[in-house]
Amino acid sequence: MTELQQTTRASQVIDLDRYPIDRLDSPKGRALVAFCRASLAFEGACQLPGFIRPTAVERLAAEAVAKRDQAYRTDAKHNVYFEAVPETSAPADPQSMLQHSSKSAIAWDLIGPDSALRIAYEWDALTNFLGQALDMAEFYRYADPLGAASLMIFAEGDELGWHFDRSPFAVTLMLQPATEGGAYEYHHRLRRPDDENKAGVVAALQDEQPGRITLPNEPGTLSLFRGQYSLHRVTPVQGDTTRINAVLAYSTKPDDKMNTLTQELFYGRSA
Ligand SMILES: O=C(O)CCC(=O)C(=O)O
Ligand SMILES: [Fe+2]
Repeated sequence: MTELQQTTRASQVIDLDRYPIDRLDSPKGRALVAFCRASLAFEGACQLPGFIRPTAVERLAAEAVAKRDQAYRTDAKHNVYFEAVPETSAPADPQSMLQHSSKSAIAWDLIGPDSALRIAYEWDALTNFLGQALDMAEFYRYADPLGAASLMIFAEGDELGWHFDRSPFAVTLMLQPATEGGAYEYHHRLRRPDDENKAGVVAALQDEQPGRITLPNEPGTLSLFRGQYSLHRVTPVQGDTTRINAVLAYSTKPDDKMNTLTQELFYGRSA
């Protein structure tokens, strides 16, 4: 496929008039990258509403629903660090304060050849834009056959408990918000590289920490987060409408993959 054909195909998925990610050297393209960087510096998150066109959003939500029986469900307890829980520790130590996370994931190798998710993720212009927006010198698509880009389904009661990400950034596309719950909440820079701020973490877990931010959940929004130092969660979904989003994974290394154990953990198989 020629570059022009790729751009034409991508423009049916991504609103390139509003977000000219294929023309980053134009005045509007430069302003877009500057806006993302400023937004990430200001509050650790950047949201681009209307990034995915409404018809593509609808088709992607329908794809997730159609493939729901192939999704891998995880339901686990963990602490905010995703580290082993010590056998003995003070009760108010965040290491021993267990969080609950459950969701269903549709792996990358189940995403259709003409899926809007595949068209967007495999388009070099999107990768290049995200690398610039996140200000990464090295930025590559994930070569993992399962985890490169996935569709996530949160049914009633599903949630992501409070956690710090292990990777420095996350990229998601909201496809279908829940009618109630399923909100992304966070505390910007609750810890720092040189200060774990355990007191602040405990206060947040006990709903006593000021400065909690809730992000809008508009379908079609592209979100960039820096979740390594910002404690965050997705609140439990309430009601029959499932929360559906896509998670796009990247690496600072080319051809990077999960190990077999991690694939098994998130997708119930290896590939
Ligand atoms: O689903 C979301 O909006 C956030 C996902 C997240 O925090 C994660 O995957 O670590
Ligand atoms: Fe996260």
